[in-house]
Amino acid sequence: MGERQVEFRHVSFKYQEDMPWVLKDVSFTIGPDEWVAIIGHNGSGKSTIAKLMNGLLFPQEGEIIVDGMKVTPETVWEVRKQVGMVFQNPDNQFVGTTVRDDVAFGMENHGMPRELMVERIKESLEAVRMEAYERHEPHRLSGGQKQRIAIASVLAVSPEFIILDEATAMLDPKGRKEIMKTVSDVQQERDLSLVTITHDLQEVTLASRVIVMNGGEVWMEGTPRDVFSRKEQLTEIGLDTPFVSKMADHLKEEGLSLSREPLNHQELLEDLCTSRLNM
Ligand SMILES: Nc1ncnc2c1ncn2[C@@H]1O[C@H](COP(=O)(O)OP(=O)(O)OP(=O)(O)O)[C@@H](O)[C@H]1O
Repeated sequence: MGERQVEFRHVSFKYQEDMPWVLKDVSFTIGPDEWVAIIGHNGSGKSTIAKLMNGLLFPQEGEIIVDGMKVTPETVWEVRKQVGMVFQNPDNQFVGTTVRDDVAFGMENHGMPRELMVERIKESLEAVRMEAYERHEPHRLSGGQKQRIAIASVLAVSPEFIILDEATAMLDPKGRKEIMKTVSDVQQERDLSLVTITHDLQEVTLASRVIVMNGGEVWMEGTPRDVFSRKEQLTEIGLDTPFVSKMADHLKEEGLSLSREPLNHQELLEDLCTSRLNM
């Protein structure tokens, strides 16, 4: 087993021979315990990256390496043990008639022994705080609860990487916040690497690194603070910045000096208090 990382090496991909490239010479690495957000306008290739990472698609050029293993049709089952995926619409990911069956499904596919499955069902439902719902029918749950179960099903297989592809897009603001809190707790407790594909800028600020896609290419890479401080460049490709970041710009135009690009209200408030004290 190689180093714990996912690596895209000069990956180019198109869906059909006679269609244009959807990804062009994409290279990046996701290391252990990292939280990487992938952003970009519609059609920039984000979901395609997720599918390539998990072996749902294979590139025509370049290679994808997961834990030292090249992703090919032969290694795909091994790869999927390490790279779990949660999609946007929870209703499309349920297969079992009860929550318990559903969480067990991925493990059955990987041929796990029964005792281990029982243990993992319990642990992963506890991790997403859904242990009371083990015997419930998945389709009767709320959107946020369904996504928790989808996350539990992925956790049960004990992957090293979890990709959330617009996993909070169908939830209301409260549901989104709860899911992101669950995900962030799970990431810290289990030393996982996370890849979140999202249009929600608040979610992006939680990541340790951001990859900005544009027209199938990696256009920018950096910490959320780096990326959001380059507003003009982001606007050029039609991307927005968080509200608090825009507010900071207005304040600067009014003559206030701020020490850094704020990522949330708390940071902006702290900076404002300090600059007031220094006035
Ligand atoms: N199954 C498919 N067959 C053909 N073309 C596809 C297929 N899936 C996606 N595409 C095309 O590939 C390009 C990239 O799509 P992708 O879904 O990766 O973008 P995205 O950045 O995730 O977009 P969004 O933010 O809208 O989800 C788009 O032009 C899209 O139309």
